[in-house]
Parts: sequence; structure tokens; C-alpha cells
Amino acid sequence: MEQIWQQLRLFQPDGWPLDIVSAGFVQQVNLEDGLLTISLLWPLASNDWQQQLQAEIEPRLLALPKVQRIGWQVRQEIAALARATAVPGIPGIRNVIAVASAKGGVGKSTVAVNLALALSRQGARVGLLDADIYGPSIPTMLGLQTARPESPDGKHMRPVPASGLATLSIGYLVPAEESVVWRGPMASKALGQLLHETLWGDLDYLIVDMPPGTGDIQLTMAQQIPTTAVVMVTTPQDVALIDVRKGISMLEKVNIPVLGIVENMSVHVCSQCGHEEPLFGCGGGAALADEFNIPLLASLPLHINVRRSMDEGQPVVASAPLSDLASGYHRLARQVAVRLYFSGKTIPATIFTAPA
Ligand SMILES: Nc1ncnc2c1ncn2[C@@H]1O[C@H](COP(=O)(O)OP(=O)(O)OP(=O)(O)O)[C@@H](O)[C@H]1O
Repeated sequence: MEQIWQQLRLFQPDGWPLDIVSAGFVQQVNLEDGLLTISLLWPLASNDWQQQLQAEIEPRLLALPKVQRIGWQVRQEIAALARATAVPGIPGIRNVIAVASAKGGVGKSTVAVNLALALSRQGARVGLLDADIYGPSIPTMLGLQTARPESPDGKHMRPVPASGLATLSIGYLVPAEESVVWRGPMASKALGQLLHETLWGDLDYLIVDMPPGTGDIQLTMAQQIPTTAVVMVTTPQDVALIDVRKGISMLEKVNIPVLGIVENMSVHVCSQCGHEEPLFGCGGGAALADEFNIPLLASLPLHINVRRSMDEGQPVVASAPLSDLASGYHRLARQVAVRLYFSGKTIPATIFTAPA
């Protein structure tokens, strides 16, 4: 038996602080008549790792004496993690990940949409809330410009389904010209309604696309959301990084933890020849991550197909899930899932019950 545990302990993918046994994911191991049964409980979005584990470890286990066959018993039950702030949680929602940026136009919504889709492909139940009240772009990015959420009781909204996600955006409810002139209290009220008057159901992760910037409105809104952690998106330019520093300090002051940084548009990849050029400079995200001791979760390239796919309402993770461009978002989703799980304390999950 010890040899079996030894082999399992070798599994510690990139970004994991512990191996799979020390992390407590292996619940039971049993060897009987040549059949080795391994029971696993995954508390984080893990489809890729399940495959990787089997591909890497199975041949080694089969090489051990007396092991003839392997039976995997796998359960994925994503843990709810403690929130850093005292804002009460939303029934049924286990983890809220806010995607923020200190500046507009750095690709925050693009990252939010593709991150949500990538987490869903890892087997998680995922929602996407467009809280970018002043520039809701998620309906366009999902090809849902004419969608309207239904209301079963005249009080609550049902999220609009899109490629397996439960989505909601102010853009489904009011024309863009209207919300863009809202003052802070209006924007906060609208966010409160989107969060609390929606029948989200049971979700493992709710991704919230925040309005860009580090002003009072953004801060009030960030404090209003029962955030588990924030993912900060930036481009590698110095001017963008100066603002990100402000954003991180602002969130730290109100005790909202920054899970990591995503450097978007890090290199330009030519769609004709594949040549790579760092249009906005390079290494900025990594330097910032070092400075604040926060992980750099991903560096995503600037590529015309990302822009095109978003304009067409066909995000790459949904329309070309096996492409190189999508693989960057899959890597990001794995890093978000693992760092979130290992950075927090597990709390009991609440179950969603529909209002009477
Ligand atoms: N990696 C990328 N490669 C190419 N184009 C990109 C990339 N990321 C984002 N874009 C494009 O850049 C534009 C801005 O992106 P997006 O709307 O996601 O940014 P944002 O930070 O959410 O903006 P806002 O401040 O308006 O909310 C969009 O046209 C989008 O398609």
C-alpha cells in the first residue's frame, strides 16, 4: 500500500502548494483481487487535473506488484470559502470572484467571460454577473443583445442561460445610454438588485465583471458584493500599472483580497505569421506581481481573433475550446480555482431555495 500512496504523492501540478495526498483529496485507496480502487473528492473545479492525474499516475500504479486494474471513484464538490468582508453571502452561491481593472479597455470583460466559460468546462456551475453598469458589454460578447431575463413572480429575475453559464447584465434591462448617466447611489442600487433579486440557483462560482477604475463608486460597489477574492486585469504598459497599484492598495485597505493579476495583451501574435511582438512592453505584470507578492495568474496575448470572437458574440473558450487562444484561459481558470481553494478557509455551503 505504501508504494501506492508514494506514487499518488507525486501528483502536484503547477501552482499547487501541496501534493494531492497532503491536500486531502484522496479519500480512500483499496486493493482487492488486483483491482485498485481510488476514491477522490475534488473541492475545486478540476476536470483537466482529473485527466492529467489518470494519464500520469495510472501507468505507474499498474507497474506495481498485484495491481492489475484501476477503478477511479471521483466526486467533485466545490468548497465554499470564507469571505474576507462581513457582507452576507448570497444563498446558493459558494464563491464570488470579482474581475476588476484600474483602467478601462484593458480587456476585463473579455477575461471575465472567458474565465467563466473555462471554469464551467472544468465541471463547475458558474454564473456571470455584468456589474459594469456604465458599459455593460457582456450581452454583446455572448451574442445576447436582445435577451431579456424572465421573471416568474414579478419580483425576481431568472438569469439568462448562455453556453452553460447563468448570466445577468444591466444591459439586458436598460439601454446603455440610460445607465451610463447614473450617479453612484443609482449604480449601487442596480447592483444590489442584480445580485439579490436574481434566482441564481446553486453556483460554485459567480464571476462579477466590475466597472473599471479605482474611484468611490467602484469602491462602494466592491464593498457591497460578498466577494471571496478579486482578479485584477491589466495590460503591461507602465501607465496601466501605475493605476493597478492604486487599485490593489484600495482593495487591501478594505480587506478585499487580490487573488492575482492577469496581464492581458501581453504580446501581439500576428494572425498571418504567428510572429510575436510586445506592443505594450513586457514583464510589467510579473514585476507588479513581485512587488505586491501577488501571483501572476496568466499572461494572455493580444490577438485579432480574441477581438473578433468577442464582437461576434462567440468567445474563444466556447467557440474554439481546443485552440491555443482558449488554452490561455483554461490555464487561468485552473490557477484561479487552485489558488482560491488553497488561499481560504472552507465554510459550510448554503443551498439555494427558490422564494415562495
Ligand atoms: N487579448 C486580446 N486580444 C485582442 N483584443 C482584445 C483582447 N482582450 C480584449 N480585447 C478587445 O479589447 C476591447 C476592450 O476589451 P474589454 O471590453 O474586454 O475591456 P474592458 O476592460 O472590460 O473595457 P471597459 O473598461 O469598457 O469595461 C474589446 O474590443 C475586446 O474584444
